[in-house]
Amino acid sequence: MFGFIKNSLSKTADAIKSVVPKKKLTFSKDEIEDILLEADVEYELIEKILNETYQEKITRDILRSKLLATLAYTSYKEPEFTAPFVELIVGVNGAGKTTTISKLALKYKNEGKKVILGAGDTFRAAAIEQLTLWAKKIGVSIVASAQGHDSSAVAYDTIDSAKSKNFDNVIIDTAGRLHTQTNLANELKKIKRICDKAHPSSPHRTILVLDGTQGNSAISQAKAFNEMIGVDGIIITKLDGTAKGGSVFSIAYALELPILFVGTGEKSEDFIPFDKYEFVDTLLDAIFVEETA
Ligand SMILES: Nc1nc2c(ncn2[C@@H]2O[C@H](COP(=O)(O)OP(=O)(O)OP(=O)(O)O)[C@@H](O)[C@H]2O)c(=O)[nH]1
Repeated sequence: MFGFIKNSLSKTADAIKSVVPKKKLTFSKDEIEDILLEADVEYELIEKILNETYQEKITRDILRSKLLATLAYTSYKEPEFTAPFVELIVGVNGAGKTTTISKLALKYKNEGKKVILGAGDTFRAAAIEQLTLWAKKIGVSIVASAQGHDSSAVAYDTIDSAKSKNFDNVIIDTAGRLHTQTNLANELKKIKRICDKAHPSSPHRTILVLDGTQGNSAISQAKAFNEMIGVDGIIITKLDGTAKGGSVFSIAYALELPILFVGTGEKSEDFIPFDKYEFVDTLLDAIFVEETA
């Protein structure tokens, strides 16, 4: 597990190396500012961290506690629910929603759960086809309609089917783009209402999928989705392909939302739960030398 986070942060660690050629025991505030900027932590958050730090020499322990504090919202508590557990997956096109749904589905399947997917991005034929292919590949059920059909109807049918066949998990894909932003907001809100109609109190979890390679520029997009329908947690994809690993701090801090999982590659297995301690310690390992007793 630790290796996965380490691998997915390797590009970020390389970027840090460019400003810290030699690891040390302590750093000045200016050095820490450069390091965090290089890792794509947002400037305001860096300023906040440094303004709250009174020591001139910053040790691993000091930075560790500051970074962990920015991830204070990362613990997620599953709500009480009656099966099936319904999840709505939202995010812009290309963020990696389809791949992420397959990863989540495989995780549940490997836990012995019965999983069904709903191909709710009816705006794009390719999205329906791609999700259908993934469902086949990992061996889970899917409800899919033709392009242009009502996405809420797909959500309803998926939940209905799950209830009648005693499925444990329902994962519903949604459109990342429609003709206008208002259309998208209305469609997502409608899907949410219909889920509740099909299975009261659902969706139990609305997850926003964010492309990790976008770094901090994903924040405004994430805020827009959160305002549109209310997000419960975030999955960050493609962390393996970016030097912007530090943006995870700014995203979690700006949105006050937990990071649930991270995508660490293109395969369905490349998916790990986000552990804030591992994440912070892996990043710190790239900066500080180990203290010898
Ligand atoms: N390296 C890497 N690539 C990923 C990860 N997640 C997704 N991808 C890739 O990102 C690209 C886009 O992902 P898709 O899941 O196909 O997303 P999409 O179909 O373009 O758009 P949506 O499904 O609407 O998000 C694909 O080439 C995926 O293989 C990840 O965690 N790491």
